[in-house]
Amino acid sequence: MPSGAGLRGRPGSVPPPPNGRRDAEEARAARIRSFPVRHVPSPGQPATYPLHARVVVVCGAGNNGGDGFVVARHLLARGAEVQVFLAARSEKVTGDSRINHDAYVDLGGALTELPPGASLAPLEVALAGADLLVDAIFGTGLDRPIEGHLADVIGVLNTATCLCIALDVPSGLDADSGAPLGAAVQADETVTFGHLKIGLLTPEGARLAGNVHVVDLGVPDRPILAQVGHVAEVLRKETIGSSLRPREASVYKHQAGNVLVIAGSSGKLGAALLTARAAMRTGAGLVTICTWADTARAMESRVVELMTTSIDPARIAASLDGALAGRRAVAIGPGLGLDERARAAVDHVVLGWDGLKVVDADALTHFVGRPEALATARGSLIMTPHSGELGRLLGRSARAVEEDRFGAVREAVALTRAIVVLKGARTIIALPDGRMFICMAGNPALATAGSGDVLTGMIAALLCSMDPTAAASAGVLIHALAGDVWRAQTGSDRGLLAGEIAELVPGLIAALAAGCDPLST
Ligand SMILES: NC(=O)C1=CN([C@@H]2O[C@H](COP(=O)(O)OP(=O)(O)OC[C@H]3O[C@@H](n4cnc5c(N)ncnc54)[C@H](O)[C@@H]3O)[C@@H](O)[C@H]2O)[C@H](O)CC1
Ligand SMILES: [K+]
Repeated sequence: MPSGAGLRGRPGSVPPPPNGRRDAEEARAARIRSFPVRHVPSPGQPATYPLHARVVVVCGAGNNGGDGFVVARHLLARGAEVQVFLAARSEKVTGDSRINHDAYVDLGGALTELPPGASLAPLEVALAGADLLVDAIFGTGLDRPIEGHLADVIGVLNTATCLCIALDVPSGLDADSGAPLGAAVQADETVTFGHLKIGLLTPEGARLAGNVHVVDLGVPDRPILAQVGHVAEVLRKETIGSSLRPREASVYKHQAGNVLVIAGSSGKLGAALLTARAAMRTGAGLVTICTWADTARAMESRVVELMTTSIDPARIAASLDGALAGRRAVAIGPGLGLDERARAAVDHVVLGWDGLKVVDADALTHFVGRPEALATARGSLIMTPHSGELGRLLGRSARAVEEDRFGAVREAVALTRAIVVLKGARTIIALPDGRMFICMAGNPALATAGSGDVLTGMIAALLCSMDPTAAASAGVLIHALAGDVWRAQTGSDRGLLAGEIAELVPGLIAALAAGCDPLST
């Protein structure tokens, strides 16, 4: 078997790779179009079609490389012209990877070793004539920055002009944090195994991965989820739709959910009204705004379907207990205020009431400096911070949260034992049992004042008919889809008013419950 060592050039003889970045989207689209696949098998159809393509597979010495040998063997068996380059010596390949290495070689597959110091010229020559490059150097086992020989190999891969498909994760991308560790492959497509790796979803990870396809390996969920912290499940319309049960014809308003919205203060009526109206639009049968007496009076002229009740500042606990009686779910925080009376109200409800609560905005801010107190709360908590609020709770900047959203949300769950919904582009829902969900829907139109208040009201209403995980998931996805529907209707990703998000909710619920895709109906 020709060995890369025989072609040893002067180390470093490979011209320094360009900045390792591929050109823009249109070049990627051209590469995808140019790949000579005769046809794509329909689901379930055995992919036995001939594949007359020139394929270069670059393998590492670990199991990601083992997957590369599997791909090489199958493509070879289907008539493709395959060359495998191993970025190590064969004796370094062990275990299952060795089995697949040997199976490929036994099938007569071309294998060139590229151990440290070997010239990369053969790889460059192969890539110059390739239709497809498969990146199988590193997957989830990457545990330190890539440098030296392997960085040079990746540099050469990034000069390829053919379609590049990464196995599991682009080599060089940290599957957990989504940060590139040293050199990283810029892929056009990534086929990830078993579960969506959260590192593929950060802005940098998404850029390096290109289009991501999750392939089920048929491996049971739990062991995988237990093994690695870097998996997240994408919120799916089908799953959410199945959780939106149709209503009984005989339902009456109390059965449809009784929500208390503890929110609003002087100058911040809108937050309370947006939250409460969103709860109504999401299907709650009765919604009451519980706020300060002066605020309740100011609201009188602005509420029709909503009821109001006021908190007596001299008897905060007693007046709240009266308002809480018989409620199915509570939303607390939007516009409530940051003064002592608000803090007393927040502590009494968030920590002391044993029902279902959505804790947002000012109610979260009252726990800055003492987030661990939330772990002592009675009942069930869903926190809905944006990155600034989460940063303040964790004692860091919003920027630091944005740089490691998954890490921050996992830390917040560990600290508070609550369900944490970290809002923003690609909202994350993290659960105390370790599971994480991510919402891939939504767009910048949702970055509008009051958008978070609406989400809070939606989740509170959904808590009246489903468990907290389902309510948080459904609220987040429906809220995001409202933004996408609005953008599809207007062609714009700006100008959406928070109240308009709530107006879209009933139609979205109906479409999802009927198993329809709201964006295609
Ligand atoms: N986990 C599963 O259930 C499955 C995983 N599959 C594939 O296996 C890889 C993960 O394989 P692993 O051997 O753990 O690691 P890698 O192949 O990603 O890396 C190989 C090896 O490299 C060493 N290493 C780490 N960082 C560096 C570095 N910067 N420089 C040099 N060497 C480095 C480290 O020792 C790694 O072990 C996964 O992605 C899947 O592709 C299967 O698909 C089946 C299910
Ligand atoms: K890879």
